[in-house]
Amino acid sequence: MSESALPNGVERREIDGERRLATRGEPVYGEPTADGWRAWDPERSKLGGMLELGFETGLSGGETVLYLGAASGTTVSHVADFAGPTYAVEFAPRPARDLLGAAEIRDRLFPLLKDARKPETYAHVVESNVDAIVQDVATRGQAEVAVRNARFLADDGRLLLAIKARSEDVTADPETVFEGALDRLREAYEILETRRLDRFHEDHLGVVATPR
Ligand SMILES: C[S@@+](CC[C@H](N)C(=O)[O-])C[C@H]1O[C@@H](n2cnc3c(N)ncnc32)[C@H](O)[C@@H]1O
Repeated sequence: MSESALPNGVERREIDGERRLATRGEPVYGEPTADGWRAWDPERSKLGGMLELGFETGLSGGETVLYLGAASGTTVSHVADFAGPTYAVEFAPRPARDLLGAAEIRDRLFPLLKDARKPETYAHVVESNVDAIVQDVATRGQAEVAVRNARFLADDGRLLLAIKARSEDVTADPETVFEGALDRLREAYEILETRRLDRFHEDHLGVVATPR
């Protein structure tokens, strides 16, 4: 992929003898570092995989982000390294404990122990017109979660979504699952780009979309 597709604050750096995607910040999950840069492993991050595959994410650095499905903070910590205010929604208390640790050393990362299916429970905290929603919830109803949260996104904002086929239906053909999810998404979004993430994440679809 071309360097120009990477947001400001995300670079390819020589770390442990390899050119690796990296952001500048304190390490969070034992990732290798060099000269203040921390490796961003696309095999551990859907968004990292999307950047590695050259998706047109629309991210340029410094934007306001709503991140749904933050888990223990692996990906969202990288996002908060290069973005502006980053709201991180996670509903499971255990990973959220680690997320709090990642947020302690990042003043632009705001963890929210909330259910992403109920955006009304955090609408009073998250500012409106965010530039990007990044979503990786890996549970049934992934498109529905994205549709419900579209209310936060600016008219020209971007949804950067990973859909895990097996979370919707373990037995169905992934392509059929993806088509169904995209149909639901189209009720609120225009789909700009889709590509399988299989090089890094089996049976996942990466989606870039913008509000309709
Ligand atoms: C695949 S993991 C996310 C990994 C993370 N995005 C990363 O790359 O660092 C999915 C996470 O979404 C969370 N999740 C699933 N459904 C959710 C919901 N409705 N609201 C908030 N979090 C949810 C799960 O608890 C889990 O931690």
